[in-house]
Amino acid sequence: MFEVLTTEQMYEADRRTIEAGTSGDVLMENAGASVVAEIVSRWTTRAATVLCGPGNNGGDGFVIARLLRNAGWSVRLGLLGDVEKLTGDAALNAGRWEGAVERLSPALLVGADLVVDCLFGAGLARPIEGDLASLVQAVNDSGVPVVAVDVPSGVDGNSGEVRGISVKANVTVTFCRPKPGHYLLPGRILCGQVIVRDIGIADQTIRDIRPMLVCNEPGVWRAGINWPGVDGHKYHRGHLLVIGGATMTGAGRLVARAARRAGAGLLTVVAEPASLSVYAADSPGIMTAPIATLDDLLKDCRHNALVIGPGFGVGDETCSRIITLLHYCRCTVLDADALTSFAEQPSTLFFAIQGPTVLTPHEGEFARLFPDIEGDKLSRARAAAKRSGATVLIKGADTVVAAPDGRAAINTIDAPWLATAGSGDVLAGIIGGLMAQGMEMFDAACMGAWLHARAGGDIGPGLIAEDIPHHLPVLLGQLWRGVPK
Ligand SMILES: NC(=O)C1=CN([C@@H]2O[C@H](COP(=O)(O)OP(=O)(O)OC[C@H]3O[C@@H](n4cnc5c(N)ncnc54)[C@H](OP(=O)(O)O)[C@@H]3O)[C@@H](O)[C@H]2O)[C@@H](O)CC1
Ligand SMILES: Nc1ncnc2c1ncn2[C@@H]1O[C@H](COP(=O)(O)OP(=O)(O)O)[C@@H](O)[C@H]1O
Ligand SMILES: [K+]
Repeated sequence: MFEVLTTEQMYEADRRTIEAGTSGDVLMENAGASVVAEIVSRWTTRAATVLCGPGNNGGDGFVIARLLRNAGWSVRLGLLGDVEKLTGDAALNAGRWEGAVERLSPALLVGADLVVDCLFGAGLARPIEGDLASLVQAVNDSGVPVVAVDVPSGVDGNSGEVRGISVKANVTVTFCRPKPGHYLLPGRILCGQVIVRDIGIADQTIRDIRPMLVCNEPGVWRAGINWPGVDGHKYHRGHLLVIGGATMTGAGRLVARAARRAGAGLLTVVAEPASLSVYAADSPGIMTAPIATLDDLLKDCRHNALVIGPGFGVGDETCSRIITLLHYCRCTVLDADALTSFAEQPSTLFFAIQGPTVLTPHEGEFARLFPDIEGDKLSRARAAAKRSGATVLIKGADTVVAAPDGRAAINTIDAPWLATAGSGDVLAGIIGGLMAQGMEMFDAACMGAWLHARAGGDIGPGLIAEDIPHHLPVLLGQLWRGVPK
């Protein structure tokens, strides 16, 4: 149940289900009933206004209005357009609604204790403008709680972008599987709490559609974790090289701590001789080596993974160092300065990427490396992965991971506490530590992003970057014991 469906895939799932014998009427009834179940589990009987659009999202609204009224609620319903123009299941349910059908206007909000937003769902085709935009603004200004059906009207289900204006919901009830717009900003915030309800579409139908996008949850990558065997030794868990900066040593130290906590068997910080004592003093469990020996270290295939970038410094020297490193095709994480250094010559970097490589840009670094790639975060991550041949993780509240083969995952955990200096260095270290243990690059990037976000959520207010590695044993222990699913 980790799949995320595009709106086109959702229509396809509906179509296949109807073709297999479940009528659209039943699906719409189930959809409406599931929204009502969520409403009555949160609010006692009161006055609701249901705002209906001209398509099937509006059709859901007619079901919801009827079921709420049957449950004793006082319900007003407003419709965009003429009831005679409704078609299909929406028309059928309009016929079953025994109350008045009012014209859409802000007057519908007077006396309402709850607004149910059924204006547009998957079928949003253009920006919301004019009187309709004023109505949406009035809903948002009213202070009345809003339950959005499928998506808040105005949010594009595929991209999370707002077309014109959007309803801001407290709760969004969607059907079968979530859509990208529920997790990508700004849709993620406009949805409020996202609830996904089954409406009778079989899991096999979804598998047959083969969605390439998932919520970043343990079930996605759990099977790819290489737990140490009873008879294992440290070399079975990989030897990670962290290429540390000469002066900004804090970043490299955070990478090293995180990678060791993530399970790397051995870890060597490779840096200028003058800074090695700083790295060595940070943790007795790390090793250090002068950067002049890096080539020799890489000739030993036991040094199987690398992290470079955090605190390393931007410039041509960094570029040539990285091009040389990539030649060895080790598992590699490129972050921060390693990405910015290639702003003038990104194709040189992409050409050099041959082995398993993860790029972890924040939005600024992404724009430097992929200045011509535009659009929503998911599409950009996919395009960047395809172009670079690397797994691309774009950081932020809606972190997305994309593999060159088109697989992608979106983080669903809210963890604003992670917005603190050094937290990105920790993420690079976790991913490097997981890759050192032989985890496949996409799985490692996803697991790293999940551990990072989960740690952020668990630690909460007061979090500093150093706390994240410290919390990893708790989370890894839970995963090892099989929870959470
Ligand atoms: N069996 C199923 O399929 C199930 C589907 N279900 C539900 O159906 C929903 C999808 O329904 P849908 O395809 O009818 O699209 P919907 O979101 O109602 O909008 C289309 C209408 O809006 C109009 N319109 C668009 N943008 C506009 C704008 N900016 N400003 C003004 N008008 C605009 C557009 O007009 P047009 O572009 O044709 O002029 C068209 O009339 C889905 O989200 C879920 O809730 C559930 O019941 C489960 C079973
Ligand atoms: N609002 C937020 N919600 C969740 N995670 C966030 C938020 N803001 C930032 N982060 C996370 O914090 C980390 C910051 O990384 P980065 O920008 O590279 O900072 P630094 O270079 O200081 O380590 C990223 O993993 C990012 O996803
Ligand atoms: K809606």
